[in-house]
Amino acid sequence: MIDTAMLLEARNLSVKRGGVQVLDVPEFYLREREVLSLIGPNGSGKSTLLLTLACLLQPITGDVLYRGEQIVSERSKLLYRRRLAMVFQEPLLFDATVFDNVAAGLKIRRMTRREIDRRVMETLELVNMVAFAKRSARKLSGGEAQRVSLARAFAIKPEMIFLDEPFSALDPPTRLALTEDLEGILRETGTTAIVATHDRLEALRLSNRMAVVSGGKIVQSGSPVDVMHRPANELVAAFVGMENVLSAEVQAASVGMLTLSIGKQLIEVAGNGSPGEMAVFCIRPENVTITTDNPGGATSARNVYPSTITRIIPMGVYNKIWLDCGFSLVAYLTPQSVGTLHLEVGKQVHVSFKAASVHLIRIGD
Ligand SMILES: Nc1ncnc2c1ncn2[C@@H]1O[C@H](COP(=O)(O)OP(=O)(O)OP(=O)(O)O)[C@@H](O)[C@H]1O
Repeated sequence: MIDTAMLLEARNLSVKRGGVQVLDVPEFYLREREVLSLIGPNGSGKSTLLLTLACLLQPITGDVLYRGEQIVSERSKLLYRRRLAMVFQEPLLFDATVFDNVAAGLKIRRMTRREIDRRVMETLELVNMVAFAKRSARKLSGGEAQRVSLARAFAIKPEMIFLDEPFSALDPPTRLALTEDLEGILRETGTTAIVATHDRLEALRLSNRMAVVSGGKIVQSGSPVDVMHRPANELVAAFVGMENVLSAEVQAASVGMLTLSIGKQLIEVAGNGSPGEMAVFCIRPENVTITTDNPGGATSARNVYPSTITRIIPMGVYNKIWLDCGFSLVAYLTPQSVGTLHLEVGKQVHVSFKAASVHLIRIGD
């Protein structure tokens, strides 16, 4: 966890758009040098939260505080916005050279010509666009234009940068290259940032805290690893790629361990509960191991099941494999592993996973 000074806080934010309440955030905070990702499905309220935090959208109730000071007057809003840069999905460049686009924010700040020249070239270097300085911004590819947008944002040395789906219009390789470069720039400059994205891998790559937005609320906030592996509910689980979400009944409980029954199978998990209670649990597909022989004593995994492969779908870098273990389970394996193990539909295999890799979402309903 980052333990730096508090930069941005919001309380009791409630926002209506088109007469409908679309945001309800009782508490929000962002610490200095933190990179927070907002993830969530379309229409969940990520952009609305960013616009409200940028004081570009007026909430019906609630306050935004910057370094402990409430931003209320028009003057305080103006000063606040000057410290903030925003990048949107559309680069929004004007019809001028790349240099002039990056220089625009500096001219407003009345920097000298020499300072502007130095700052623009320095920033273009940061985004690998020095060679494009004299080119027309209107003739750039989508990826190049978004690099210029990033340069324009970073050129003013903002105290905070808000990025709203910055790379979602780009093709996958360009998107990956820009995500990697942005991660380097954020690290190098130490800029505090909020990135709204649908892409959990982008969020994982860029941020040190993740907030999941759903139905206008922040439903979970924590380290990316925590959110990915310990989702708070079924919706978050589905959104972070937790493909196996199952219901079972507690059969037995001992200190910190539960035995759950699902169909005729028993599953050992870490957790507390009482016999007869229902539990909803999940396992990430990458934590499911497939072997052709019974691993027996060769594995420390507590849960081992003879299973049948029911479906295999190639997904590029991995194959998605559906298994019938007495209950249905999905596993990810590399194409190489699928080849080495001669896996095919109908093949009998053994599936195993550790008690510690099972996450209980709910118990007791
Ligand atoms: N200008 C607007 N007028 C009325 N309603 C709006 C407006 N903009 C957004 N909304 C509504 O507010 C809700 C939240 O939208 P918002 O754009 O904040 O979500 P989002 O999570 O950023 O979605 P996306 O990922 O698709 O950009 C949605 O129900 C949307 O229809």
